[in-house]
Amino acid sequence: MIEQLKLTALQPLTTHTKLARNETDQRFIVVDHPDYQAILALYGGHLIHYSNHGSPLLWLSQSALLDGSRPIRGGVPLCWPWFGPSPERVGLGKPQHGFARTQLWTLDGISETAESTFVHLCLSDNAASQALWPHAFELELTLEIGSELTMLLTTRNTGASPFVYSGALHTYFQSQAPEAVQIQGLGNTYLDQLQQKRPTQEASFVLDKPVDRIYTEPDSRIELDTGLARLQLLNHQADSVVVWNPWQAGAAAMADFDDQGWQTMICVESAITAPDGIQVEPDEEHSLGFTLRRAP
Ligand SMILES: O=P(O)(O)OC[C@H]1O[C@@H](O)[C@H](O)[C@@H](O)[C@@H]1O
Repeated sequence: MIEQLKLTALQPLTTHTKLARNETDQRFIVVDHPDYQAILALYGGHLIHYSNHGSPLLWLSQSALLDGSRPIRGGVPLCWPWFGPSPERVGLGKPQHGFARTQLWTLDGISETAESTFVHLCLSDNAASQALWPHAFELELTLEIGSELTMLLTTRNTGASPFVYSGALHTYFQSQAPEAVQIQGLGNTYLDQLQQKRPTQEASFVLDKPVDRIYTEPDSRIELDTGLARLQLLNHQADSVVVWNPWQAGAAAMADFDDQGWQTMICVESAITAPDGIQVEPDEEHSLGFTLRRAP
């Protein structure tokens, strides 16, 4: 898939990073270090590729659209300032998962040390965001890319009154096969979004059917075995973890989800989903994020 992106370099940014464009003139930051690689789209502030020691950890749909016409299917979409369908507090019928994933972000800084590359992207309120969500904000995405990946999404209230947000770093992991996926640390309590029920998970997680669950009492460290890698996901200020796989029929219903792709992906999302969300006072900030690393 990465080869299919057909990126053309525009300018070097640091020793191991460059700015590139694709055939539809979308901009990407490409990190190409001997030990780790990443590709970050400015559209959506969307990380679409991350690998270390040669193995890609994120899944990207082979049918993903990368022309800025719709959210990119795969990688780490940023759901913000709400998760899922728009809640009543912002008005029903607005875009699913908010608008951060469909806005053009700005590169605010990039640097590297011997171990890692640091990238800062930012997004501020504008006419399009104000039309959907009438608040002044500054959103900052900080990435530390190395043998571990840390992503931190910081929400700053630059207006005069408090606002409430929810959201997710909606990570799509590359897996070997559904039966290979094992997840620990989810806790037993979840909301099954397919049945609108609150069952209790008594045994360990098994991926053998469509799954769309919000785990509301997860550990701060999730252990994920994708069959390709044993990973640890350390969540920062997430109140929940969302696990999603649309399965065969669900994937077939999505034009940008390649038909076989559901067999080699699992979303494990670091999320804020509580109905009350997080209230951010004027001049204050709140961060949501994760560190992803290989299990020792
Ligand atoms: O198709 P979208 O908007 O990217 O959403 C994908 C999925 O994202 C998950 O986070 C939700 O729990 C699912 O309900 C949803 O289907």
